[in-house]
Amino acid sequence: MLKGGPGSGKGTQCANVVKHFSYTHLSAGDLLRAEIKSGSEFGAMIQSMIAEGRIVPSEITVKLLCKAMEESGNDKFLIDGFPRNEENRIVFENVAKIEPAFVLFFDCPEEELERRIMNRNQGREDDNIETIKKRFKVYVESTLPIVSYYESKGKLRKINAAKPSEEVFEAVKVLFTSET
Ligand SMILES: Nc1ncnc2c1ncn2[C@@H]1O[C@H](COP(=O)(O)OP(=O)(O)O)[C@@H](O)[C@H]1O
Ligand SMILES: O=c1ccn([C@@H]2O[C@H](COP(=O)(O)OP(=O)(O)O)[C@@H](O)[C@H]2O)c(=O)[nH]1
Ligand SMILES: [Mg+2]
Repeated sequence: MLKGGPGSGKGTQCANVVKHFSYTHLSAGDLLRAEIKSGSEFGAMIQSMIAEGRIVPSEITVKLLCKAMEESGNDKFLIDGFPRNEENRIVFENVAKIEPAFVLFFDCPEEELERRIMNRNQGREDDNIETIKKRFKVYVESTLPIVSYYESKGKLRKINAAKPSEEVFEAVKVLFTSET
């Protein structure tokens, strides 16, 4: 699993990892955005929650993740940007019946995250300054407690994500080489 604030480079580093190691990358945010595009009955609700930086109900995200895991044919996954809160974590563990082998935490100061998101240019509706502030608040209040949870279980591996992408990947590569 990969955790870190919005813009910390989770998606970027997952793309690097899949080139070197035999994992399937599953981004919860990408799966939710695909669900909106597919015209699903939950699309409008998911869209409005993302636009507000809120966390989509666990049942929806977990169902999408489990479906993607099944369809991948793989048994090794990089779960990017999930779980976002305690309820996400518990529902996932109960439904998928798996726990992460280890959790990468991308540590980066908020000013740098804000800069990166404002320059991301992926046309995302939630990459505007008002929604970014809301996402940071949700991150601190709901997601950081999960980071502490995995730390208490001895599963957290902290990465300094404030460095250039190539240097961050060097640290990520060392971890994947020793953990897998
Ligand atoms: N180490 C880095 N230094 C500078 N910019 C980066 C770095 N890693 C990623 N970026 C850029 O920052 C933005 C956010 O990265 P992304 O991988 O989408 O983060 P996340 O998935 O954690 O939100 C993207 O435009 C990406 O190209
Ligand atoms: O498990 C998840 C992952 C994402 N989101 C929603 O999708 C948005 C974008 O998530 P993503 O991981 O794509 O953002 P990133 O951290 O990459 O900027 C979040 O702000 C949430 O509104 C969610 O509700 N549950
Ligand atoms: Mg991302």
